[in-house]
Amino acid sequence: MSQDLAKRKAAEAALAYVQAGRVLGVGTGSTVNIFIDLLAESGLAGKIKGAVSSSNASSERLQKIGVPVLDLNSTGELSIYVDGADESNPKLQLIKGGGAALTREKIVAAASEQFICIVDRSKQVEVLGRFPLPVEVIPMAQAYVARRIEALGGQPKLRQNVITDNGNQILDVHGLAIHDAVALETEINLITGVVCVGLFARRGADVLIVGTPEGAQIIKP
Ligand SMILES: O=C[C@H](O)[C@H](O)[C@H](O)COP(=O)(O)O
Repeated sequence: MSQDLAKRKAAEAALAYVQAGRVLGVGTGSTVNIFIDLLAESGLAGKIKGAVSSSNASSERLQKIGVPVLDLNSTGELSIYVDGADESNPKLQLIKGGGAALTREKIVAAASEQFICIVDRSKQVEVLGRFPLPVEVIPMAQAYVARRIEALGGQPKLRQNVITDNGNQILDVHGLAIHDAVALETEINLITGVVCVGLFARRGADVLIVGTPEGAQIIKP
């Protein structure tokens, strides 16, 4: 399928940023799964010191290819973090969390010098919000947070049958056209009971790699 090929082209281009002997930040999702497979195929898996992962699923996949999964508390700052996204705008601000890993993703991104984001063209938008914005919430606060988000103009829907790796729930917020992503990120983060919002606006991607079936385009803010 051409979307899978586009994801592969983006993931392949990200290999150029991986440094031997260093600890790599690794995100979550179908595009990152291809990137992890390519780490094995390229031999880089055996050359890096290890990885800090943003989800149990990615940790398992990394361990299967022999990459030691390390605790972020023991590694210090990471040089690069490779992850996908659900949407990117021209400022390289992102919506993430379609795979429910947003909180750990934000932590690993924050602790990394460079966030390399790998996407196919379908993720590029002018205005964020077509993809429902994920918000991780403490379960007992879910209804309260939903009311506060409705007051901001969004339509939150509880993601069914999903518990995050942190034991929390996800509200997917529909109906937003996010023109000021930094302001909305701050506003939602301030609602009591919110663990994390999947808007990566203050800290977006440092490099966006957009894969197409023909190759990859590197975009910087
Ligand atoms: O929680 C999941 C992550 O934010 C993913 O990076 C995002 O959902 C993109 O995933 P995919 O590469 O499968 O489209």
